Amino acid sequence: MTTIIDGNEIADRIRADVSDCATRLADEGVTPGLATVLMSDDGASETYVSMKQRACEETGIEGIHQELDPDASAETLLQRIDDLNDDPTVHGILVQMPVPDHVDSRAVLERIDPMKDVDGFHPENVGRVVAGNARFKPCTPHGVQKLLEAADVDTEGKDAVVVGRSDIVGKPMANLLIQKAPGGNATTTVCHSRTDDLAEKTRAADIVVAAAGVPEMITGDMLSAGSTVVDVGVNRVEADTEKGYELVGDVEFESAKEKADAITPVPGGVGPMTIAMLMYNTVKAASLQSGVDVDLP
Ligand SMILES: Nc1nc2c(c(=O)[nH]1)N[C@@H](CN(C=O)c1ccc(C(=O)N[C@@H](CCC(=O)O)C(=O)O)cc1)CN2
Repeated sequence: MTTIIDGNEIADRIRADVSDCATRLADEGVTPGLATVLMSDDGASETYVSMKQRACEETGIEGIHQELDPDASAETLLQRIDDLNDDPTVHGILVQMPVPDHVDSRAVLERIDPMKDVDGFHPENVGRVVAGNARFKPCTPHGVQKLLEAADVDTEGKDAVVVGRSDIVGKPMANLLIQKAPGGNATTTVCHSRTDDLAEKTRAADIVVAAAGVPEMITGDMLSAGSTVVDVGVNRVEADTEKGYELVGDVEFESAKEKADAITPVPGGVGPMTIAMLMYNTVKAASLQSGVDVDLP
């Protein structure tokens, strides 16, 4: 029987623990604060930011949401980040990605105070993950680690294939999987758009993490029997539904579940974990900045 890994349930448990930690901080006079900044009119980005703000409310985090006109200058965004860096009630800052083309995303990420960088995208925090001394693990890959742990999938000594090399998921995911630490110790291959014979690589894997942003590109015949499949893709594809689209992952679920021992669905798999780990990082940021230890799980 294939296990369908329920991301909503695992994320709820993590959020309950994080909420307890937020309460402990509040008892010490520290209310964790998260600022989300949206400079886009993309529907999916708007959805994600409002999900993040709703999660703040439910977790005991003070959410501050700021929107900038997508045509505003890059300098306007950088100035906004400076203001949030200087605001002591804001412990975490998140600029929703992607930003418009005329804005240099690297400059944006480098402008965020590394102590408030709850996405874990600042080069200092990326470097710390690579060095095995993470301050903030990026939310999606950290969520994948937590999913695997909750589903009793041991990564140690396993062959893992990460499909996709994005800064948000693919690269940090591979970095976490190779760490000499729990949730790591996997022999890890990163595949991407120039990989020759992708199916040969995925078929040799015990764990496949699909994060290429291409709808249903991983099919059952590309997997080995008994593997674990983690689908990071959340793609909106046109469909005859009320919203005009449906969500599909990077994995063709029906054929993949015939082969896999365990698989995450879309929606309800990795997505909710991304939000839960953002709450986790925000509480961690508030704890680090205030010096109040809350013993996050
Ligand atoms: N600054 C950041 N920008 C982006 C990140 C990020 O981690 N930080 N990741 C992605 C998108 N993302 C978070 O922002 C994200 C994507 C999907 C979900 C999610 O819960 N999806 C649900 C379905 C939601 C829907 O109805 O559309 C699911 O999979 O069940 C959460 C967060 C890019 N940008």
